[in-house]
Amino acid sequence: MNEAAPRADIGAADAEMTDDARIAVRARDVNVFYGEKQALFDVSVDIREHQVTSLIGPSGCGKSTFLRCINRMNDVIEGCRVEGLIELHGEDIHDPRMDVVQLRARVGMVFQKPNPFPKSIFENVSYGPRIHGLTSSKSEMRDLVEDSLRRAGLWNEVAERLDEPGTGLSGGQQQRLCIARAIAVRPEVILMDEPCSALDPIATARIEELIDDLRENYTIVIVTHSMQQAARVSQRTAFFHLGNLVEVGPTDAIFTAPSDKRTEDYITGRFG
Ligand SMILES: Nc1ncnc2c1ncn2[C@@H]1O[C@H](COP(=O)(O)OP(=O)(O)OP(=O)(O)O)[C@@H](O)[C@H]1O
Repeated sequence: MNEAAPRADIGAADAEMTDDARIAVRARDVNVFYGEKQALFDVSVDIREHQVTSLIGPSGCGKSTFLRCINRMNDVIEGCRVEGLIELHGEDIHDPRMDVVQLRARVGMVFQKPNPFPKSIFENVSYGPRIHGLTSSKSEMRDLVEDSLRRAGLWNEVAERLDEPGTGLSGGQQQRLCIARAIAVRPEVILMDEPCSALDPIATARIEELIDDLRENYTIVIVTHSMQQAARVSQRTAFFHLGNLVEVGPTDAIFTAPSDKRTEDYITGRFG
């Protein structure tokens, strides 16, 4: 499906598109290949600012591959080739002038398994701002670390132990630390690849609440295997199948009145 196509092709689910909805990420005709094998086919989608967009679909349909296109993480996979246009707030991310290190600060990523550095809690958060030169004094850095940990809903739990290793935190706390680390470099977009799959239900609920809070300041794209989670956290949902983006629209419309039979089969549990 193609969001650049006439509205009739977009489907009823996307008919509420307003002219003033700002687009954070615009993808057009994105094709991705791993060697000879094509993993994504002509994916076109607009990711709206300050909304949470869920990517759902059966295993192997290309959700993570698409997510990695947005901050060019596929560049680091040998044999992976990405074609098509991806813009971040109107800038072509494949433009030769685009600094990839800068791009990955603007488009942060949180992975399935929390992956704090083997360093202190403080250093986990301060590392990014330090290498990007975002602060000019120790006290500014302390403020930035505190602000990032507050935004990630972790400050109260770690304020007294900033020098302790990040790896000593619980899984859910580690994941919030990774979110604080992403936030610290002032991203525009945060990509989350199944961020709760290694967490228990309480830690999961915490992260889901956090995702909702973060939406005020950031645009979030999340890959999830859980349709319940997509329904809880996202305003928009994109359904992928066999490397195609089948449809995208408001989450409630995708789950209650999908326009494509494949989406309906998936959400009713007929496959996947
Ligand atoms: N590094 C890689 N090398 C070769 N093929 C890959 C690589 N990563 C993904 N693929 C293939 O690309 C296709 C899409 O995979 P991808 O991981 O994007 O799907 P997914 O929808 O995120 O799956 P899952 O839900 O299982 O995580 C699959 O056929 C997969 O085998």
